[in-house]
Amino acid sequence: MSLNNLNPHTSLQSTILHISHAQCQKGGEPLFAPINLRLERGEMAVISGRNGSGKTTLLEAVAGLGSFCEGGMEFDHPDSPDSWLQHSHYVGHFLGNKASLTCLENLNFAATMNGSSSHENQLSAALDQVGLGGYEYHHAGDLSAGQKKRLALSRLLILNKTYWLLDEPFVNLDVAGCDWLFECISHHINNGGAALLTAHDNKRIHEKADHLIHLERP
Ligand SMILES: Nc1ncnc2c1ncn2[C@@H]1O[C@H](COP(=O)(O)OP(=O)(O)OP(=O)(O)O)[C@@H](O)[C@H]1O
Repeated sequence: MSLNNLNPHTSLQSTILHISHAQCQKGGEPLFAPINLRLERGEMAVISGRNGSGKTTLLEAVAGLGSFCEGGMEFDHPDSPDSWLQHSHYVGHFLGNKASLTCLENLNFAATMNGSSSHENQLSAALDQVGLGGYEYHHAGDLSAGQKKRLALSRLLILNKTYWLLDEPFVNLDVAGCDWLFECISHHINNGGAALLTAHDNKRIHEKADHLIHLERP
């Protein structure tokens, strides 16, 4: 898969995500000891921890799909401090693909919901980049698990968001897919993007990370 620059960052404004003394809970009990993170453009943070330690719960809270029981987060943007949701995109275990829509329709839907205009050739190029060239008119529900993951990840290429929030993004990808995704995230970081992701036992992504957050029992 080739890597074109489909995600240019035209704004060079500095933005910072601050997570301070943050904890999340399930069943009334905190899942992990308080965590702190200062993540800015050009950086990657990796969250690790045993199964059930709260990685997904934490990422959902950061994505605005859950909440913190203690502490919290702030988005420091020079112009629009309330714009976190405009500057971030989350790809979680539930991939957000619409099974009855084709791959192209899925991407067009995502672009439309985002308020961006994308031409079909841009959407096709994104599908091509993630290895779904030739699957433009296939229904998402008919894709394999790895292809569904690739379709979800292709949204990152068209939505032009600075902060990528990725829950186990390498899961279900084959070797070539993992290589592509590693290069894609590296490219994003090197071009002024930022990423917060969870990853089990992924040596090169841990080595690439600027911040490692290991969730410990409280
Ligand atoms: N509705 C719920 N009520 C009570 N506990 C819950 C609920 N939902 C999830 N949990 C628990 O919260 C904990 C954290 O789950 P979470 O999915 O965040 O962990 P994780 O670190 O992402 O795990 P994994 O590595 O297996 O993906 C788990 O122990 C889970 O059983």
